[in-house]
Amino acid sequence: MTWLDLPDDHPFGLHNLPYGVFSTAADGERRVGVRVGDHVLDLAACAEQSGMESAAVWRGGSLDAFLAEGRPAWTAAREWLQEHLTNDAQRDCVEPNLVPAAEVTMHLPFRVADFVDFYASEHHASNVGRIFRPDSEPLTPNWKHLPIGYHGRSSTVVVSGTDVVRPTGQRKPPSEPVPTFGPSVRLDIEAELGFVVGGPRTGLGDRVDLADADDHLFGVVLLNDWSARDLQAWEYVPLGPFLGKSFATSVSPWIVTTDALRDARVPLPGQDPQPLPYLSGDTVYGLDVHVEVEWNGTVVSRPEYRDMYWSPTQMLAHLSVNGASVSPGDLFGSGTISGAEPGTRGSFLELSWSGQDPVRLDDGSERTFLEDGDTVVLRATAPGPDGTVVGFGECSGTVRPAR
Ligand SMILES: O=C(O)/C=C/C(=O)CC(=O)CC(=O)O
Ligand SMILES: [Ca+2]
Ligand SMILES: [Mg+2]
Repeated sequence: MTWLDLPDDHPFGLHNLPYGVFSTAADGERRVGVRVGDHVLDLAACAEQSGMESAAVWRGGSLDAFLAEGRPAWTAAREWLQEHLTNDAQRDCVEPNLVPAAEVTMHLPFRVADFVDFYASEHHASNVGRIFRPDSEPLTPNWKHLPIGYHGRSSTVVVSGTDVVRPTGQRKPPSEPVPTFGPSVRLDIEAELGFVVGGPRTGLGDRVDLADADDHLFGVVLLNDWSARDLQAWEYVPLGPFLGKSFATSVSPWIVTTDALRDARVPLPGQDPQPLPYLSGDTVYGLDVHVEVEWNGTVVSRPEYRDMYWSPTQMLAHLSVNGASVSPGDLFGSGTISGAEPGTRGSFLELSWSGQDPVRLDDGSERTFLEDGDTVVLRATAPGPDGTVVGFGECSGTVRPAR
């Protein structure tokens, strides 16, 4: 307990300290912040006031420069923060730079370089396989040999709270002879974790080895990969998702560092067959993150990230094994988080089983896919050290009518 008087069980306690970018109504300027309890610390201002040499890295209203610095700088900053937030002697440089969290506007905290989305849940992949490809095996033959992914659209990654305009496009239900054009009628969500990559850019032709992947994993956000299932089902063969997913991807504003998630590491559920050597080693792990999906105020699902088949380190090793460069600001999604139980499915496609089994909300209404005006909020927590809780905050979005 320090002068900050933060309860030990606060989801944004001293064991968490996630990074984000905020502004206040006073001047609208974007600033790098660290969430501390119910406040946001203006990091550059605090660091400058205390005479910290590397304070400039937090100037400029984005985390880009800090992401590029790499693991040693991230660890040093965390230690510096924990020291400054607990030491009475530093109170003078911390206290004046704390802003109530309720008074800030949050922004996308970094420039998203490349965006990749994986498919790492065996339950999700099997469910979607059954729904989209009922005449084939649920899992494709490659699924347990490599973490399947596709390249998404980095410029449409948006921060929580941004409205999502219903996408328009082509779809062709099997019953129709020709495609039609119009607003999606099967708009869906995908509850995922997003991994924020940092450290120096790797060279073309180089790869990130599995053993070094953790040095490039700065932190984790909640990610909603909005998906227009009717557009997707018609367009995706044979090159994969395209316009059905590229119109918007929402992320939570606070990046929970991988350092804060050390105590949330768990063994993977088990990989059989053993992956090839470049995907095998002792730096694979799952994360004990409990996710919650809320639809217009009703919690409709509670996915558990520990059910995921592939480790985030394997995903990063795989996405660079061909020599593709890895850059600070790259973001990769885990893929939809679904468990074996119906109440743990991370998409409405699965929850409503392709629209056959409507989801009942607390207001008595029923849903299969999203309607205009609907709001979806993702939340998550993970265990921290000594019985503490690491909060992720929220990733929300409201659907607006097609234009
Ligand atoms: O199986 C398919 O054809 C498509 C699956 C998806 O839509 C999933 C995707 O975006 C990856 C994921 O979130 O797991
Ligand atoms: Ca996805
Ligand atoms: Mg998307």
